[in-house]
Amino acid sequence: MSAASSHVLEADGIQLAFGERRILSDVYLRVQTGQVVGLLGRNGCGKSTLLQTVFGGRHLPDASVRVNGRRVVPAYRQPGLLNYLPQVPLLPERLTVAEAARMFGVNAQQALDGFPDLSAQLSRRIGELSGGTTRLVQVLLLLHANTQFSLFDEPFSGVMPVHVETLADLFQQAKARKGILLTDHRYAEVLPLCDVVYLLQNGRLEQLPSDPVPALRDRGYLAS
Ligand SMILES: Nc1ncnc2c1ncn2[C@@H]1O[C@H](COP(=O)(O)OP(=O)(O)OP(=O)(O)O)[C@@H](O)[C@H]1O
Repeated sequence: MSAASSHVLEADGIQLAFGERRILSDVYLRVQTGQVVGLLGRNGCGKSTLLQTVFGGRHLPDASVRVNGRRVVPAYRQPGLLNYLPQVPLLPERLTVAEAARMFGVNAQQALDGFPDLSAQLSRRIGELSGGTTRLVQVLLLLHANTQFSLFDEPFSGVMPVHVETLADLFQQAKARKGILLTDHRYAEVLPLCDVVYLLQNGRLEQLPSDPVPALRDRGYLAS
């Protein structure tokens, strides 16, 4: 990707509290095309909320989300800008895998290449697939869709190890086309993938050093 075609997604000003409990308070997040950015944090710290807010599905009054410095709220309304995999199922159960691929403007054979067991299931309905297979199909379609950015909330959840490895390779390859923001507790798979790692803790987003493991231990995300 040339420097001229690179894009920067930024978010800040995001404030959220439930009663006395502050979930997000001091957040600056930056993802550039050509990067995989990892977002880690303990259960319930606000990672999903942050992704929903960047995507624009959750409206928080002071949130600023910008692409190349221009405000884009809600971001999902900008054609071709970004897509987002939530933790909950995304695809309508009645669609076949091939129809779901068409919905995202994706060549299904190409997207499922490298997963022979999936390629054989193009005519099956999403509702007939196993949970892990559904998750994998969703991730592959979003990854191959023609957007500048993709946001993934637990893309590896339920996916069997051999496919997680292939998927991790595909994330790396997809960097040539887009910027990726992902959160997943499978840190052993996530960390080697990432160009930048953020830790969300006590409402604050901290960018970690290039070897993030000591900081992750210090902050209690990993056992010391
Ligand atoms: N309607 C609500 N009322 C009160 N608290 C809420 C509400 N919705 C979400 N929360 C709290 O907001 C926090 C952030 O939730 P979120 O799902 O963003 O966390 P997360 O970091 O993605 O967690 P996990 O790693 O478990 O997926 C959680 O502690 C949750 O309990």
